[in-house]
Amino acid sequence: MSTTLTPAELLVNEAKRQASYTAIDEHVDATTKVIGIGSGSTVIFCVDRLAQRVKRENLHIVACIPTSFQSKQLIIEAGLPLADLNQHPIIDVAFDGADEVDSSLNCIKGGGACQLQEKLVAAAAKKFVVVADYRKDAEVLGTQWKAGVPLEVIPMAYVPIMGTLKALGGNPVLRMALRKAGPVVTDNGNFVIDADFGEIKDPIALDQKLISIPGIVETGLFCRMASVAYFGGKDGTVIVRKAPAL
Ligand SMILES: O=C(CO)[C@H](O)[C@H](O)COP(=O)(O)O
Repeated sequence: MSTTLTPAELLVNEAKRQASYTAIDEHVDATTKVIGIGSGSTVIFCVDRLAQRVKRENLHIVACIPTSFQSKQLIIEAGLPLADLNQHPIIDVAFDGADEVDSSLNCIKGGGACQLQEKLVAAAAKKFVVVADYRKDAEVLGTQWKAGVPLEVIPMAYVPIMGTLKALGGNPVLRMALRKAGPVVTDNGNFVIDADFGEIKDPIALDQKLISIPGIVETGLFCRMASVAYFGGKDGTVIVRKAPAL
């Protein structure tokens, strides 16, 4: 089925492409061997660019480590070498999209329900590079992305977890599948709760509270993980933000 994109969607797509191509060009060279591949629509352009560069420059990438079913398919379709984290526990550089990025490069991720594997890959990477369009660039988390923090949870405990989240001041919603009579089930067989906490001024503190709730397997708050973020603009420019020195 072919879909025609609106002018606004084309603009966003081009911003994603510009950010991804710039990030790949600045962080992949002949010394890069193991690459983490995130999930979502922006990362498609990273894989595109990587495949072009491998072909053109004969780069010898040893392994691409996926973060989801989708990114596994992308790696296979691009003819890149697929491997897993247990074969390559240290990743040279990982590229991933984000739903929102704050001024310190803390991110909300998991719009595609892949945050658990995405965080494992990001944590194993020497450098975690975020690629996004202009809509994701925020001063404070929770100001642009209104869908809440995605939380991967153990199915048998989603009701008590939602109770605990409410007691913490959140507004939790069990994520439902679009074309299935039931909840979204992650690549790891879990459910996703999107918990809205409004503006998140201290994402590190919130992340610590959330991850200590029994049954929450992983949160979509990626704090102090990104080294650099690339934001594609409406005008073809790319804004590069580096993580603050700690
Ligand atoms: O975290 C993610 C998936 O779990 C994605 O990286 C995030 O949702 C951004 O996606 P997109 O590039 O399509 O905007």
